[in-house]
Amino acid sequence: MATSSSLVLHRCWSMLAYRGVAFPRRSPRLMLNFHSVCATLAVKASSDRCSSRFGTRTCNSKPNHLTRSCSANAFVVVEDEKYGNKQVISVTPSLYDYILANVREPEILRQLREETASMHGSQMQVSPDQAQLLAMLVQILRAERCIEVGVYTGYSSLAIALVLPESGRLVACERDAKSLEVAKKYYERAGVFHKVDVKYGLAADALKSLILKGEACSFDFAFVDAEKRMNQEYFELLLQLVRVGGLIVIDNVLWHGKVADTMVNDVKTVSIRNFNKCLLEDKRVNISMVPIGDGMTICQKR
Ligand SMILES: C[S@@+](CC[C@H](N)C(=O)[O-])C[C@H]1O[C@@H](n2cnc3c(N)ncnc32)[C@H](O)[C@@H]1O
Repeated sequence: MATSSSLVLHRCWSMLAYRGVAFPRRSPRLMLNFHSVCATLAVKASSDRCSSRFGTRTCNSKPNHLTRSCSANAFVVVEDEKYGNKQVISVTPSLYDYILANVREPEILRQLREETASMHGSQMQVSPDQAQLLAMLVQILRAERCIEVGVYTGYSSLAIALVLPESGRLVACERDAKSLEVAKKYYERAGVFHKVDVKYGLAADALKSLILKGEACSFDFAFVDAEKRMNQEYFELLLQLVRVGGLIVIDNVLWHGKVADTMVNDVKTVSIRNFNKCLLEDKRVNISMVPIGDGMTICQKR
């Protein structure tokens, strides 16, 4: 109950912020009165037409003391006793703009992102802040051998290939030829094609074939971003391929927040929720679920 009430709170607050309702800075006292404030704001949300979706909200309609000129500082105050008054940040559109403005995105990745934006499925691409984190993990590990499951047009794989040493190798698995063509074009343009071993076809087959070729325990890093219902199978295969201390990073573990909504029980959501539970209980790995992009879990093989 505690978790679901704070999630409702989070969602309600974020939704109102997204819809252009301006908020005062939240204090614990304000949050105690959240339900009455929320009701007030809900009325505002349905009746106001606000001039800007991002940044400071200035509403066109008659201002009141709650909505006059407040930035959308959205925080979640979770249950005091359970979480020790911890304020957990909620990413509003303006805050996300700020995060992106603080990402060092290489020019070639920016070009690829822009080209992909007009393509079918562009929302599948990892965000620049996620790609930066993946690249940093690869660098921290001093990884030489990496695997990606689910390349699409190559944004995350290019981010990884760019930071690999010249001797490094990235096995890039993708079943869609059309998007793979874009990825290859950018590997070429970025001068990293020699580091990428493209496996066109079903990812599970490519991973099994690496194991059969005796490449078990030889990879430092793997990123999983393909068919979500296959996550458990990819994970088991990658656990064989990655060395002790190596990382397996799984994308979309929060699935647009649906994993935490008990009312949502479609096949994909249930499968991701079950997989998250399995990871939590899996003693073969250390884990950290990171709320970046659509949520990524970083697993380290013990
Ligand atoms: C979410 S997208 C990957 C996005 C990519 N990581 C990026 O940042 O641009 C998922 C990709 O996985 C591919 N895919 C899905 N199932 C697959 C499978 N069984 N084998 C290989 N690729 C698969 C899809 O064709 C799609 O291009």
